[in-house]
Amino acid sequence: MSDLLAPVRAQTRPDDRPGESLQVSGLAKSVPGGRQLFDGLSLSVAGGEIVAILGESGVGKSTLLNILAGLDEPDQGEVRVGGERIGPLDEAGRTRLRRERIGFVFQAFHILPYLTLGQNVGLPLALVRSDARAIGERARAMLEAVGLGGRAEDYARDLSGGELQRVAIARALIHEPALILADEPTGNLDPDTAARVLDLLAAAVRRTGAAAVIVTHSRATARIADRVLTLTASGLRDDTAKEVLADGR
Ligand SMILES: Nc1ncnc2c1ncn2[C@@H]1O[C@H](COP(=O)(O)OP(=O)(O)OP(=O)(O)O)[C@@H](O)[C@H]1O
Repeated sequence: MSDLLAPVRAQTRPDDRPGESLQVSGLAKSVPGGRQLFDGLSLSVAGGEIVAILGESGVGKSTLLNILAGLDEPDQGEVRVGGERIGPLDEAGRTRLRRERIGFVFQAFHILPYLTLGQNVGLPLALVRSDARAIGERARAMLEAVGLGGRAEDYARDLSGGELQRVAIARALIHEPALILADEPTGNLDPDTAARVLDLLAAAVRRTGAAAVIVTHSRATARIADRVLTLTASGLRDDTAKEVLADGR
């Protein structure tokens, strides 16, 4: 699989990857009603690094992920993706930044059922480039990399949950984003499929040099992370050592 990703890697923008692919500083957010979800939250994630964020339901994990994607506005603080500040960008600028620099693996997949797998995976590139033949080739290589080689012409509506999740990972990585944002990437998958999908995600992240932030309730997901952080009412706590001990790593 790694060899199949190599041609994709060769077409990335070499000047585009500063040491820290995600930098968050001094983030504050409260929800309507006044409850403060976080205040003074800072986080840096380097290219090729996977950070898992755990935390109780309602603590603000999805809100944080939405702020990192420029889909929600913090009350204070700054987010940089691939060195670019989200704050000053208008909607068009944020859309461009998401298309160019961020890959999403969200719970509902957002895989379009009436497009083929090749069209689904190629979509992030088709939004910013027009060479359909090259996009098709890269989409096929990405599908092969996630174990769906030869399926580019199949329709997404016919896939199982695990297959859809693999398509979502291929699509998230095809444009070599600086940042991967994943929300429960193994939600609804059986343990074996979940383990395979996670290993695939981890290998692809390392190979492409993206920074990855994975929000999850699952300790199995945290297993592939370099750092395990828990979001609490008083901020992000580094639980990596605890998770490593619990896992016997
Ligand atoms: N637009 C909004 N208006 C009011 N409250 C909101 C809004 N958005 C989020 N919240 C509240 O903010 C809190 C954090 O929500 P969020 O979805 O970020 O939590 P979470 O940690 O991702 O939870 P879960 O693990 O259950 O998905 C919740 O209490 C939620 O009800």
